Amino acid sequence: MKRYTNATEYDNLNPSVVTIGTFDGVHIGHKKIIERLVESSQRNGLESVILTFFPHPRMVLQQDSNIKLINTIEERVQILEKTGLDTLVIHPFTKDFSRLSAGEYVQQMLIDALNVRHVIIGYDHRFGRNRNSNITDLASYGIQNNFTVEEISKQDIDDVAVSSTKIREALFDGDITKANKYLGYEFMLTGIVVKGKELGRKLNYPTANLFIEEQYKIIPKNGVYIVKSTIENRTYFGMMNIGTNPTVKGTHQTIETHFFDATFNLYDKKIQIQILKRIRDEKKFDSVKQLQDAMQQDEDFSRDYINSLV
Ligand SMILES: Cc1cc2nc3c(=O)[nH]c(=O)nc-3n(C[C@H](O)[C@H](O)[C@H](O)COP(=O)(O)O)c2cc1C
Ligand SMILES: Nc1ncnc2c1ncn2[C@@H]1O[C@H](COP(=O)(O)OP(=O)(O)O)[C@@H](O)[C@H]1O
Repeated sequence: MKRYTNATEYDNLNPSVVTIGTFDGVHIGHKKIIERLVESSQRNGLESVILTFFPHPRMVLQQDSNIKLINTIEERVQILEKTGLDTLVIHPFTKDFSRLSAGEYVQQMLIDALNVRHVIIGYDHRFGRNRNSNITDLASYGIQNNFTVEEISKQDIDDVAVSSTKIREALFDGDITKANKYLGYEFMLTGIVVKGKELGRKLNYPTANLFIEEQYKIIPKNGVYIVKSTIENRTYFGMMNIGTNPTVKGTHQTIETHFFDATFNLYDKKIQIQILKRIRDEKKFDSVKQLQDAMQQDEDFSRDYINSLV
């Protein structure tokens, strides 16, 4: 998959079939649309292109909006890599860009930059300044400019929107099983391992503390989860706590994972953790001993679950 951070980087000698959207989560509904794009590209000898914008338009146009996304941009790229898509364009969304008229947008982006021959787009897609134009307008531009427009039905678009909303809600509820079912893969967190209170090792459970730079990334509900991670080509299972560590009077939310049967130095390493299952809520225990006992129980529960997977 080729990846460009500006539509003008695309080699416009290659005619394309384009779909436009955020594709946050790249879930099972999105995958169907991408399959359609890839099929159309193969049938018609066109380059398959997803045009997406970053930052998310709502981050730019409503700066107070505390929008949360299922994937970081990097995670989205990683998942799209596996779909058979030829080209991903992540075009910068700025205030100036948002002021382009519909005609300017179609000319500059679709025609000049992407040499578009076919657009696959949701029935309710809007574009241009103030989102003034719709799919009928796009089809008229197409007649004048030698491209065709294919509508994705209301049903298909509703399915996609419902899935994204359900996934976000499930994550906020800690319902990882449901989120993973809609995603079609395991929800992941990606970040850098940073220093914590250096207490974990004293509890006999060293925990790698994950720092996630992207403020817009959804963090699932506080609690304890079974996880896995591939670190230097080996898969480790573990248990993760997302929370404020009330037992040891923590002050802020941390994301900490103890990996089973592993000893390594992860400080400053970038890791990606897949979340498999929720175990319980985070609790305030009366003593550190009680916390340790709870962690032992979490470990037993996790190991049983992991053994049941194979
Ligand atoms: C599986 C697991 C479950 C945990 N459950 C709780 C909990 O219920 N309540 C709590 O206060 N802390 C919980 N913790 C966090 C501990 O309080 C402790 O702060 C942490 O493991 C060590 O922190 P450090 O890495 O900053 O040294 C849990 C940690 C893990 C790995
Ligand atoms: N099995 C393991 N799981 C997680 N981290 C481990 C493990 N073994 C060693 N470590 C290392 O120990 C560190 C965590 O130790 P800990 O005492 O909890 O300190 P901190 O409070 O800085 O996280 C991790 O960042 C990692 O580098």
